[in-house]
Order: sequence, then C-alpha cells, then structure tokens
Amino acid sequence: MNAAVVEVVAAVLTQPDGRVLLAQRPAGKVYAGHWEFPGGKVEAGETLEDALVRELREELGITVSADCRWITRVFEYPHATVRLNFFRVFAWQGTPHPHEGQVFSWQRPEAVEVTPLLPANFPIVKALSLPPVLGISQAETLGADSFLARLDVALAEGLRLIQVRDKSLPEDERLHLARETVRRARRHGARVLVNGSADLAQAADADGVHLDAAAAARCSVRPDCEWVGVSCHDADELAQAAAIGADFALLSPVLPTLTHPGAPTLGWARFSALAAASPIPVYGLGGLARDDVALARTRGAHGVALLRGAWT
Ligand SMILES: Nc1nc2c([nH]c(=O)n2[C@H]2C[C@H](O)[C@@H](COP(=O)(O)OP(=O)(O)OP(=O)(O)O)O2)c(=O)[nH]1
Repeated sequence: MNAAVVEVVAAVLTQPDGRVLLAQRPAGKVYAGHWEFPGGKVEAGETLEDALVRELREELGITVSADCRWITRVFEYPHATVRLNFFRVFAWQGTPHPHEGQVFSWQRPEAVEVTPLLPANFPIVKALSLPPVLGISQAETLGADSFLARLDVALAEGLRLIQVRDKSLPEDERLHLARETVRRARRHGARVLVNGSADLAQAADADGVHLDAAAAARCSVRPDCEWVGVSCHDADELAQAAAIGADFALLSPVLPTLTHPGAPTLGWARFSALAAASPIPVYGLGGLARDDVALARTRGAHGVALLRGAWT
C-alpha cells in the first residue's frame, strides 16, 4: 500500500426508494460545509469492512446489517491523495442520528439539492443515478416489432436503462430502432444508449453511446455524450473504460450463458475483485436474470445487464 495515499471508506446508505444519505462536513475539517457520504479514514490494522462498521457506529449510531463493495476511486486533493473505498449499504439497525454534530440529508441521486459536494463526489452521485437493471435490445432475434412491444412492457414494469445493440441490422433499420426506442423510453424517463458511435447516438437523439472494448481501446478522449458505457471482459479493458472517462462498464461473461455454453466465464470471485477495484460502476452480464440484482450487488456489481432476460 502506498503510504502517500490515505485509505478512506465511504458508505452510500440507500433507502428502498433510492434516496441516499449525505452528510455535511463539520467546521474544523478540511472542506468544512461540503457534502459527503458518511465515512472516514481507515485506521491502522483495520479492514475496510471494520472501518465502515466503526465509522457508521461513531458518526450515525447505526449498525450495518448488509453492505456491499461498490467502487474505488483515487482523488488528489491539495491536502492529500485519498483512495475512496465506496460501499453500498442497504440495511442497518437503528436510525441515523448525527453523533458528531453533522447535518444530514436524504437526497435523490438524480436530483441532489444540497451543495457544494466534495469535489471527488460528482461522478459518484452521477453513478448512483444509474438504475440496477440495464436491458440490451434484442430486435435481431425477436424482430423489431416484437422487441418494441416487449420494450413497452419492460418500461411499464420499471426498466430505466436500455442499450440499443443489434449490430447486424442495416444502418437505416438500426437508426429507426434507436429512434423508436428513445421515443418510447422518454415517456417513462428511461435513458437509452446506442452501441457504436456518438454520431449514431446523436442522430437517434439518445442519451449516450455504448462502446465495445475494441472501440473503447481506440478512444483517447471521452465521446462527447452525456452517458458513456463500455463492454469489458478483463482488468485492462476496465482500466481503459475508466481512462476514457466512461460512466459505467459491463463486465462479462459472469456465468455460463445459453448462447455460449462451455465458454470460459469470470465467475463471481473474479467479477467481485475486478468490480471492487473499478473506479466506475460495473454491471454483471452473462447468465444473470432480473431477480439476481440483490445477489449481484453483494458481489460488488452496480446491477445486472440483460439480453433475453430483459424482454421475457
Ligand atoms: N467520508 C468521506 N470522505 C470523503 C468523501 N469524498 C471525499 O473526497 N472524501 C475525502 C475527504 C477527506 O480528505 C477524506 C476523509 O477524511 P476525513 O478527514 O473526513 O476522515 P475522518 O472522518 O476519519 O476524520 P478525522 O477524524 O481523521 O479528521 O476523504 C466522501 O464521500 N465521504
């Protein structure tokens, strides 16, 4: 461990309605008055998990019952370089009370009203507005009409993030599919990313672009879109996704799939190690279903990405 880097744990306490707890840094600390996630420095001899449990007991008077590693970001402040080890916390005992004189606020990540945030926390809050399920279009296999009918059902049932993939469709059909997906998604406040180029995403009026690993490898700067996702299969590809400033990654294949039986998979242990080290949130892809969100989160995933499973 680099002695110059201060290890910090930070907890994203999350209510069932998606609101997260922010705390205002008290007077006397650096960046006093800025908003942050509860947490603090890891003490000598502590594991990250020990530090999380201690900080939440000291700061909020609660006992953590269910926590999951999420992402890890290094940030250079003038006063220190910190490694922020973020956890999601979905269940706890007790009611959070300010034990150290802080002010708290439950906030919706997509519309945070408290200001200013700690500088390192802007991408964190943006990442938290990503929903737990991402549906990947299947017009090639289902046919465009059947896919769009299933899309309407999935949107009505709460799907809020879609990638238009279907790379084998002719360009004009793909553009039409993307535009129609965007039109339907907008009615539900769902976001659509188009696989391929930022130009295609813009032509479809989509919210962003999704790149495969080869396309991400060719990028030296972030595509000019509000949202950028990247498909990854290993540590190098995840590092490249983060380096170009992507907002999230898909990591696959987690488990065996019907389409690639017998192909090598990451398995949850490898997935967890890669996701925990990633500075951007990671969706698990491959052999997963909608019901696997809770399981995937315990393994460090932000959520699950689904091909067929999103449209059944
Ligand atoms: N707790 C927390 N710290 C954060 C976040 N984002 C962020 O950049 N940081 C930085 C600010 C600080 O440089 C560092 C945390 O150190 P700290 O001084 O608050 O830690 P502590 O509560 O153990 O404080 P202290 O008793 O040692 O003064 O991490 C965040 O969301 N939560």
